[in-house]
Amino acid sequence: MAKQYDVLFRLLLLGDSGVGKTCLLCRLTDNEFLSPHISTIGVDFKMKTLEVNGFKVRIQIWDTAGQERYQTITKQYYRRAQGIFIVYDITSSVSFQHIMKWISDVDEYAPHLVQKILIGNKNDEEHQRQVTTEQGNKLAKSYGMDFFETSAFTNYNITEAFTRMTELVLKANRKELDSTLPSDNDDLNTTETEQEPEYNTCSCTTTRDYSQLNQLQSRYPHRLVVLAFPCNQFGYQENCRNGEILNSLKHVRPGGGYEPSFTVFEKCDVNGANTHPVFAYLKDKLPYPDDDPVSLMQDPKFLVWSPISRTDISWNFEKFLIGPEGEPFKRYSKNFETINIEPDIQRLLRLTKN
Ligand SMILES: Nc1nc2c(ncn2[C@@H]2O[C@H](COP(=O)(O)OP(=O)(O)OP(=O)(O)O)[C@@H](O)[C@H]2O)c(=O)[nH]1
Repeated sequence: MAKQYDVLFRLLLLGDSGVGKTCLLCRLTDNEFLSPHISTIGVDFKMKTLEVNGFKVRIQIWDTAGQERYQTITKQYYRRAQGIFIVYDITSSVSFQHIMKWISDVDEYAPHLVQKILIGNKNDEEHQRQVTTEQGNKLAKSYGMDFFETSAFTNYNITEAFTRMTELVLKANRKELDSTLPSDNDDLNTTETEQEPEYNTCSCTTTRDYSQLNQLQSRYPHRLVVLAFPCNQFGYQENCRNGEILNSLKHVRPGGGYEPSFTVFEKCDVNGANTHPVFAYLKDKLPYPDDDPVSLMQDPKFLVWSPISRTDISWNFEKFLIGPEGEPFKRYSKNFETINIEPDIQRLLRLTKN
């Protein structure tokens, strides 16, 4: 399978509500401008691939809600960001004054290597300007940041700002990348080594995942809800009738008297024309597993649904973790051991009160 990109980075947009973070993102990824202000709830993200310094860089850009009440949620995203845009609105001196507070939050919660760029958005609104370009430049310089004035309305300087950020993140992570990427002399677009497909979910994997789901549920009985959706679209492995599923778990696989300590729903489709709305929503929000964004099913005989989409679930035991406010947080491939989700669960739980 041809490589889609060489490296994936996570970027974050921060700033007061209404400065234009969502519009900047929509302009970059969809070349659209949204006129009415619909406040972001929690976080959302979009993806874009940029070619920078010969690297194909896939950027996952997280758009955070500027409103105060979401800040406990949005702060959890700082930690995983490699680059952060701090945005103000040139027609709002208040949003400019708040930049210092955003920067101090970044210094507190983001990783040490994080790259920062200051953005003064809405520069098409010259007649309403309250913050001069000079003031923006000066503030950015005092924090050692690059500075761009942009307009999501006229599409001014947006690709430039994101490209610059990608360059900075590449540079900051160069050492790490050099050890994982081919050398400059290698062709970065070479084909990946085909891996042997592992289509038979062997009984030991099934046993492992089921027992780890029980472990997780029992460790957090009041604060975690595990929901399982049986599906017969993967090698027709779930071919029991709904009424037989619990008995099959108990006596066949995993067997040995196994009883799930979590809710098991009726069977549903997770891919194709009859995709259950829960999975349509989750796949829209999290199009690829975080630990394996490129692998798709390699043997076409297992593609038994239609239409086929790049975001489809590829096999049993893909997992989705949903945050305390109902926001899809992370998607894990079938190869990601269920128990290893625990650190992410703990991270989310730390952010909420009982
Ligand atoms: N003139 C002009 N208006 C813009 C620009 N960018 C955004 N806007 C407008 O500003 C308003 C707020 O934009 P959003 O992108 O929703 O703001 P946000 O920062 O994401 O807001 P929250 O989600 O509440 O944090 C909308 O009415 C946009 O149309 C711009 O570059 N120029």
